[in-house]
Formats: sequence, C-alpha cells, structure tokens
Amino acid sequence: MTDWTDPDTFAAALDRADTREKGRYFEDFAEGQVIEHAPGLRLTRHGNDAWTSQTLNHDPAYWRSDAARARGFDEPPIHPDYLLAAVMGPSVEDCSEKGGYFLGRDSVRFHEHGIAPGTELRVKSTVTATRESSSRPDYGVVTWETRGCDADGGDTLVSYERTNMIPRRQPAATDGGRSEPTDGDRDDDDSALADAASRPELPETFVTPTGGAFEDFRRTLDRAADRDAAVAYRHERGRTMDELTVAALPLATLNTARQHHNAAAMSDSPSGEPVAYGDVTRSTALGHARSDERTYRELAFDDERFHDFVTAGDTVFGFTRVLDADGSQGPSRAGAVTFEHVAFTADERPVYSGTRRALIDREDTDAPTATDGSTHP
Ligand SMILES: C/C(=C\C(=O)SCCNC(=O)CCNC(=O)[C@H](O)C(C)(C)COP(=O)(O)OP(=O)(O)OC[C@H]1O[C@@H](n2cnc3c(N)ncnc32)[C@H](O)[C@@H]1OP(=O)(O)O)C(=O)O
Repeated sequence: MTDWTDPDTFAAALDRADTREKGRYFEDFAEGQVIEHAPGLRLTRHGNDAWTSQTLNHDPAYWRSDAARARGFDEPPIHPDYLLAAVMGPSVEDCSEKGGYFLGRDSVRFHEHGIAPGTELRVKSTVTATRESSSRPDYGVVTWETRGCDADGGDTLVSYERTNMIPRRQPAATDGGRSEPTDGDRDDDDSALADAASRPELPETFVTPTGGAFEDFRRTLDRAADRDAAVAYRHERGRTMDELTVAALPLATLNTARQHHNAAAMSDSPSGEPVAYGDVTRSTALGHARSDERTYRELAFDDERFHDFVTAGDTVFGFTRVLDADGSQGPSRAGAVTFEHVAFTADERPVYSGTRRALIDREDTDAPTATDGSTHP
C-alpha cells in the first residue's frame, strides 16, 4: 500500500492537488455588493484587556470600576480601539484574506459608548468602490463601508470605510504605469524644483501643552496662533512589536489576513516576513498619545493611512499635532479636540497617520485616580 506520508510521495501528491482557496480576488467585488460576515465576535473582558494592555492603552476607566463610574460608565467598558479591531477582524475572511495591504480608513464613527463586555457583534460590509491599480497591475483597490452592530437589537456600534489593495485573478495588461525618472534624466531646473519640493516646510516653533486637559490644548493653540508655530510633540513611550502583537492580537479578533501569521506566505513578499496588523500599530501610537491627555470619549477618526509596513522588532512611537480645540461641543465637563497622530518607527519612518476627534475632560473635572495614586494622565 502507498505510504502517502513518505516525503517523495507526499511532495508528488502536493504537486498534483488543487488548493481549496480562501478569500476573494479583486474581480469578485462589485460596487453595491453587500456582504454579511458569518463569524461575528463576542466582545470579552479578556480580549479587551489583552488588546489594551499590549497596546499600552492603560486608561483606568477601562480597568477599574471607580474610574469607569467617574467617566460616566456603569462598569469598565469595551475600549473603542478593541471594538474597531473586533469589527474589522470578522470582515477579513470575506474582504481581504486573499492578501494585499490595508491602505487606509475614513469616516470612523462611534455610534455608542460604554459597550459592555459580553456584547455579541454582527458585521456587514458594502462595497462602495472598486478600481484597478494604475501602479500595480497585479492588484485592484477596493473600498468597503463596514458596520459593526449589536447582534441583540441590531444597533450600529461603529462604522467606517476602509480601503485595501486586493490581488487580481488576472493581472491587468499594462506596463505597471508610472516610471520614476532617475537623477540622470533630470535637467538642472527639474533638480532645483525637486530640491525645493523636498525641503521640509515646517513652522519655526513647536509648542507643547504642559498638561492633558482641554484647556491645556486650547491655551497652547492660542499661544501658537498668529505666529509661525505648531502645537506638535512626540510621546516618549515606544512599543517593540513582537510575536504577540504581530500574530496573536489580530488572530484574537478573528482577523485571518495571512500577512500577520503566515511566515511561509510572507517570505516572498516585500517585507519578507509577517507584518503588524494596521490596527495594532495605530492603537499603540494612540495609547502613547492618550497617556498624555485626559480622554473623555472618542468621537471620530478620518484620513487614516498606513504608509509603510511594521514587522517584529520594529518599535512603534507616537507623534501628535493638535489642530483644533472647540469648547462649544460636548458635555460641560469636556471639549472637543482634533489631533493628527502619526505612528513612526525608531528609524523615523511614518507608518500610520490619521486625524482624530475626541472629547477631552476640562481641568475642573474630577480625574480618576490611577493605580500609583496620580491622576490620569
Ligand atoms: C487588516 C489587513 C491587513 C493589514 O493590516 S496589512 C498591515 C497594514 N498595512 C500596511 O502595512 C501597508 C503599509 N503600506 C505600504 O507598505 C505602502 O503604502 C504600499 C501598500 C506598499 C504602497 O506603497 P506606495 O508608495 O507604492 O503607495 P502609493 O501611495 O503609490 O499607493 C499605491 C496605490 O494605492 C492607492 N492608495 C494608497 N493609499 C490609499 C488610501 N488610503 N485610499 C485609497 N487608495 C489608496 C494609491 O492611490 C495607489 O493607487 P494606484 O492606482 O496609483 O496604484 C487586511 O488584510 O484586511
């Protein structure tokens, strides 16, 4: 009898076997198509704590009952970053498991706050745009609008639009579009223009708020107004990506993208190895930023872009620019602040950027006490 596990026999069997594929190619998506994602997910305290601890989102309101109550929650709720990742995860099998990068996300809106552990999610996506990539004939670019709903009652908890590169079944018959001129192709005028364009145009002065309350951001913006200054600063903390953040956190949200956990498939990709899930990179930089502010509620994220990949061993840092502070919005205890956050690596590569609107507690709002007896932050 043939021993199918004899290495030569098995190699011959693998050669002849078809692969039962997972995921969809670019050609499988059409504008208006609605996809109900089968998996869903149960938001658990354990999943929430694993995500928030590993991404340094250590805001006590998500960890301690007294701090949660001081923030207007009945109990420590599910963190918005974990909610977002837990909605995105179950959509990957249908939308992006075939591979291709997560390029960006827009219009992230939190429709509910204070979501309790134990909530079960149903996730649904609608294809809003498809187009061929002009620079990469092997890929198309697909955008979906995704909604994460409470399975019990159907209320939308969070919604967003995300865009991925998706491999084509049939590569387009183009030469790959753009070709970049080499230095030798440029004449002097071109070089001068290129030099001018590459010179950073930054404000003369960077100012940094001294505290994390709404008024600190408002006052610092006022100090920067009417002069060549920006409210922009770095956060000291960094988090080196490891096996847990690269592979375990996305899998815990049912994210089946091969990029994060299949080293064999990634060995001949540009990174040569698994890459961190965009939401882990983003949440880590946001964790750094939130540790320097008094967040009351997350409201919205826009223009999120993933500029470059992150692999195990890369350290993720955060950089923040404060764009606006509007005291007329929100409850009396907080005002709305608009930030631009950038995640970057130790070699100063920007890997994520996005704008964020959050309600930030005012100075006179009672701050919860952190475990070390200090206030948050
Ligand atoms: C979840 C999940 C997967 C992940 O989480 S993967 C990890 C997170 N994402 C990444 O690591 C991607 C990091 N980005 C890159 O490495 C580069 O951006 C990339 C993808 C190699 C492209 O680099 P380029 O410099 O060549 O980029 P271009 O700016 O030329 O963009 C290529 C085409 O994409 C279009 N595009 C880029 N960003 C967006 C966006 N935010 N929205 C819409 N379209 C975008 C751009 O217009 C270019 O189009 P062409 O027609 O000119 O090709 C999971 O699997 O779900």
